[in-house]
Amino acid sequence: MAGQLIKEWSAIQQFPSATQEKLVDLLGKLKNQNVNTLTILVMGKGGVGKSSTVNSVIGERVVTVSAFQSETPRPVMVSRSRSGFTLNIIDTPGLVEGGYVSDQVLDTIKRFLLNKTVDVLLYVDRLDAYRVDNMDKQIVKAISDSFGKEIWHKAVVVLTHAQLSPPDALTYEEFFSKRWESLLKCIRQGARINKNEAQQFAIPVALVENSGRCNKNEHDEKILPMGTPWIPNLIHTITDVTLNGKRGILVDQKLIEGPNANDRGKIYIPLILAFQFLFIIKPIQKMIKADVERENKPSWA
Ligand SMILES: Nc1nc2c(ncn2[C@@H]2O[C@H](COP(=O)(O)OP(=O)(O)OP(=O)(O)O)[C@@H](O)[C@H]2O)c(=O)[nH]1
Repeated sequence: MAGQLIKEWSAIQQFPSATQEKLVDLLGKLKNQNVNTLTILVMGKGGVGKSSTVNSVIGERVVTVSAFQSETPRPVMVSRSRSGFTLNIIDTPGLVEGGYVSDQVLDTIKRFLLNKTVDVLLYVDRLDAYRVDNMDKQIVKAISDSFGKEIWHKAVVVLTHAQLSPPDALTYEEFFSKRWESLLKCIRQGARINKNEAQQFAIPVALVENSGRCNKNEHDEKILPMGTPWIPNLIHTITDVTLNGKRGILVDQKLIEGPNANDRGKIYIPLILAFQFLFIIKPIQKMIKADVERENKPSWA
């Protein structure tokens, strides 16, 4: 990011002092582990609250939010620095276009990320959805195919619209755990994480409420229905994933190009030719020769 002017993260002062203290603490924890830069990639379907979450974390309106498709060209990277620590957060367009996971959008995101290392992936969806479907699985699969399954080692699932009223007969906790269970199952299937690997890929979840009508505690912090201030909680989860000992995802040219379709299977060509020669051509030649020998010559020959 040489040559790029990185703005001071002054909007952190917009947060209530209780939140500021926790954030400064968490950034200190990262710096103590020699983490001076953090690059967070935000991905998910359209309209799930990606841009709103970016704005909430930075503490100012850095990307436009719209109930319809956003007009801000994305991917866009917002960088802020504070006391020698730099936070880069990359907002991306929704991954579904015309009912399909868009390869073009994924390709644009990958190219934007060239030579960057993704330290954390925020995979955003809404808490107030009642089912997961095949499209969700397709999105997870497309992310895994693009960046490698390992990206889920560095993922936090972010569920927005967390201040919901659950349907009758379910408590908030019951609704949340049902939603999370089905989403986690879908992620494991989409990313092909098998039962033995599930523990290795312990994907955490963080709840988010971007609405201006989010409830607050006595310290003026935005809180979840259970009373947890969600901004420090999200940053805490991001810190844990950053320090979980797994490597970030370096997006290099090789990863962008993916397995070369022209090279795929090339090594098998001589084997296939040898097989064809020994087991198809040779026996046919033998059969023809035998046939010719067996044939009675016609009287005129
Ligand atoms: N109540 C509530 N509304 C939210 C929340 N997050 C986002 N919204 C609203 O949902 C709509 C879409 O939010 P965005 O942040 O633009 O969503 P996005 O995922 O960036 O959408 P795309 O631009 O389509 O990719 C906006 O009207 C937001 O105000 C949330 O946590 N709670």
